[in-house]
Formats: sequence, structure tokens, C-alpha cells
Amino acid sequence: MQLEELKTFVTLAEVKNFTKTADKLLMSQPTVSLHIKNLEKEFNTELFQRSPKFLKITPSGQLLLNRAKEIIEIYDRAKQEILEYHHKIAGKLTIGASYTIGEYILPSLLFELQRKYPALEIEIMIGNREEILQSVRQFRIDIGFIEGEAKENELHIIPFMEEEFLVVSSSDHPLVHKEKINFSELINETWLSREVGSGNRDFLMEVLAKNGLKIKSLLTMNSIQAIKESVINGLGLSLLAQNSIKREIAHRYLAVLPIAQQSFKRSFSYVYSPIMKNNKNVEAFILVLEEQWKQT
Ligand SMILES: O=S([O-])[O-]
Repeated sequence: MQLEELKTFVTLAEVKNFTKTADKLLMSQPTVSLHIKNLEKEFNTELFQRSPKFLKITPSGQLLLNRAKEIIEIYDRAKQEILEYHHKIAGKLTIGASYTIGEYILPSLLFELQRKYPALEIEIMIGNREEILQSVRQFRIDIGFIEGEAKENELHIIPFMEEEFLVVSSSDHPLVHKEKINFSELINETWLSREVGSGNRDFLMEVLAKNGLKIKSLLTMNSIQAIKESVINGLGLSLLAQNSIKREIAHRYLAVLPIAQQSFKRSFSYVYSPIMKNNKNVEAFILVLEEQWKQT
């Protein structure tokens, strides 16, 4: 039994005329007849008494008519509910982000997300890059943000913005007044970095290695804020994302060292499991994210 056949049957029972039914449903008269014949065959009964002058529904036709109306209504309701389900953005969305992104980039995005979808319950987890990747793999978070890219066959990793990293020192560091600094001049400096497993650490090591600089002294901290305070207090240098040091630079608590012919750019990416692709909350979040970064 097809839903279409039931719809034809209900219409014919209402208008009591094959030609008018065909016109109303935009189908041919033989199709109307075929639909009724199929139903009669399926239920093994006559649904209408036919005569050249009238068409009358039989008692079994009346039974089917009542049920057919219910079936059509339930079908339409189910269709509507599924449509609404796909369009309703509500419930929990768990986002994981590495420190720089979580503390300095994500807040403006969350503001927009909350404004657009107030029924979303957002939970943020901050961790380093390795922790975020692990949490996405284990479905502890719906979507994650990491610095750099990664080779993870079972995850979607999509770069969404580029961030400039700067070598910073305290504002009274002796090198601050030089016009240009070669990387080799930093040979005796102490570096401050995040812990192993963080994107920040990987990038610092990558930049130093590219410039042939061996670290003589390294301080490790698992907080960007702690690194900034330590640099401000003259403990050493660090390589930090521009977005994370805007205020300290504006207030001259930190100074950017003018490294000759160097720009340290790194992409930031979002990452999610392919299973999450059809999660409506993740989908909505990605849209907000892409809109926001298209504008910048
Ligand atoms: O928090 S980070 O730099 O992976």
C-alpha cells in the first residue's frame, strides 16, 4: 500500500467522482482507477459501489476511510516534526579549545553563537592540543580547536584562520631598542614555553630549529597567563600569538622584538569526528565560525 493510493482514495471518497479526483490531484483518470484497484486488491474488498449515476462508499470503504485519514495525518505530522528537529538548534554543545584559542579567540565567537541560538547549552573545555585531539576522538567534546594542523585520518581538521606569532620580551629588555635583531643574537636567552603536547611548544621548537637555534635554558608552564607574567618580569622570551598579547603590548608591559625578515604565521583549525557532521548543533556552530572569519 502506498501513501499516494490512500490520498487518492480519501479524495475520491470526498468528491465522489473519478474525473474530479484526477483533476484535483493532477493525475490521469486511469491512475485514479489503478490506485483504487490496488487498494481493493490489497484489502480484498470493494471500497466503492459504482453505477453510471453514482459512486457510493461501501461499509468496508468507510472503515478504511477513517484509518486512511489518520495514517495521512500521522505521516504529515512525522514529516513536520523531523523538519523542525533539523532546524531547532538547542541542547548541549561541548567545545574544546587549546589555551590561546579558548582564552583569546573563542569568546567573541561564543557571543555570536549565544545571540543566534539562545537555547544552546554551551560547555567549554580548555586543554592543550593533544588533550583536545584525544577528547574529539573519544567523543568527550563535539568539536575542538587546535593550533596548527594535524594528520589524523579519522578526524576532519579544517584550518579557519591564520595567526601571527611574535617574539616577546619584557619592555626593558636590552634588545628592545635595536632596529633589527638576527635570530642568532637570541642564543643566550631563556625561553618560556607551554608544556609538551601543546601547539605552542611545537611551534616554538619548529621556529627555533628552522633558525638553527639551540635552547640553552627553557622554562615550562601550562598557562599562557603565567608565561606572560614571567616574561613581563624579565624571566626570558616567549613566542606568543598576537591575539593573546594585545593588551600587554598596548600598555607596554611586553615588547615585541623586531626579528629581521621573519614572520611567524600559524593556522588555527577546528576538528571534529565525521560522525558529528550531521549533528545540528555542530553544524550551526561551524556556520557561525565561518561567517565570522569571512568578515575578518
Ligand atoms: O594550548 S596549546 O598551545 O595546544
